[in-house]
Amino acid sequence: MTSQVTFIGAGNMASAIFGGMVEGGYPAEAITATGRDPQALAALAERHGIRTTTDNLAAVDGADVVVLAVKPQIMREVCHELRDTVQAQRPLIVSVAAGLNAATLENWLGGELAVIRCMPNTPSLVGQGAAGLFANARVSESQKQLATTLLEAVGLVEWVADETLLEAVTAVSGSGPAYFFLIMEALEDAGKKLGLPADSARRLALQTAFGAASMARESEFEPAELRRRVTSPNGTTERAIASFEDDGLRRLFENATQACATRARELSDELSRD
Ligand SMILES: NC(=O)C1=CN([C@@H]2O[C@H](COP(=O)(O)OP(=O)(O)OC[C@H]3O[C@@H](n4cnc5c(N)ncnc54)[C@H](O)[C@@H]3O)[C@@H](O)[C@H]2O)C=CC1
Ligand SMILES: O=C(O)[C@@H]1CCC=N1
Repeated sequence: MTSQVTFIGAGNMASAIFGGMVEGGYPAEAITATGRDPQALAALAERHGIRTTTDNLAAVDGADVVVLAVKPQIMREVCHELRDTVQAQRPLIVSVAAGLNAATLENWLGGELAVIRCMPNTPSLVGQGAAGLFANARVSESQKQLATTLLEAVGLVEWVADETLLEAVTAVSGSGPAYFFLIMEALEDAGKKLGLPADSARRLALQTAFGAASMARESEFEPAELRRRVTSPNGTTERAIASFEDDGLRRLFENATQACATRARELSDELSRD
C-alpha cells in the first residue's frame, strides 16, 4: 500500500523532494505539504497535484511518514505543535533540517520515536539529488527501506552509521550544489572576460559542467584520470590546472568544507540548547 507522506514546510527543499517524487511516479494524492503562505501552497498543489494546507495537525493526522522541512530555527515550535498527534500515531519522522540532532527532535516531539535525519540537496528537483541518511535505534529495517525508496525517487541515497558524519555529508553534498553553481558563475564570467558573448559563455560553461559530471559518473575511470586525459603534455589544460594548483584550489575546498561542517555543528549546539 502506498505510504501517506506529509511534508511540514513546503519551501525550496521540500518542494524539490516532493516535486521529484511526483516526477518519478510517486502518487501525488498520497503527498500532503504544509506552509504558511496559502498562495504559494495553491501554486504547488496546482503544479504537482499534491494536497496542501496551512493546518499542520490536520496534515499529520493519518500520515505514515512526516517529513520535517522547516528552517532549523523554527523546528522546536513546530515539533511542540505536532507532539500530541505524533505521540498518538507514531509515524516515521524524517527531518531534513541542517544541524538538528535526532535526539533533540525526538525530545521536542515527546520522546521514543523512530527518527531519520536526512541531509538532501536541491538537485532532487530534477531527480539528481544526493542525500545522506542516519536512523536512530528505533527505526525498523522496513522504515529504513521506505525512506530509501522515497529518497531514491529523487536521487542517490547514502546511509551513515554515525550521526556526526552528517556534518561531512552537509559539507560535500548538502551545500555542495552551491559550490558547483559558483564555479559555473565564475567560469561564465571568465569566458566573458575573454571576449565571449554573455549567452555563449553561459551555455558553454553549463554544458561543460553537465558534460563533465555525466562523464565522471558514467566512466569506469576516476575523475583524476579523466582530468589527465583532457590534459595534453605542454598543452593548454596543463597551464590552467597548474594555475589552479598554484593558487591553492584544493586548500580552498578543504577550508570551505571545514567551515560548512563547523557551522553544522554550531547550529546543532545552538539549537539543542534549552
Ligand atoms: N535549501 C537547501 O539546499 C537545503 C535545505 N535543507 C534544510 O531544509 C529545511 C528547509 O529549508 P528551505 O526549504 O531551504 O527553506 P524555505 O524557507 O524555502 O522553506 C521553509 C518552508 O517552511 C514553511 N513554514 C514556515 N513556518 C512554518 C510552520 N510553522 N509550519 C509549516 N510550515 C512552515 C514556509 O512557508 C516555507 O514553505 C531547513 O531545515 C534546511 O536546513 C537541507 C538540505 C539542503
Ligand atoms: O545552507 C543551509 O544551511 C542548508 C543546509 C544545506 C544546504 N542548505
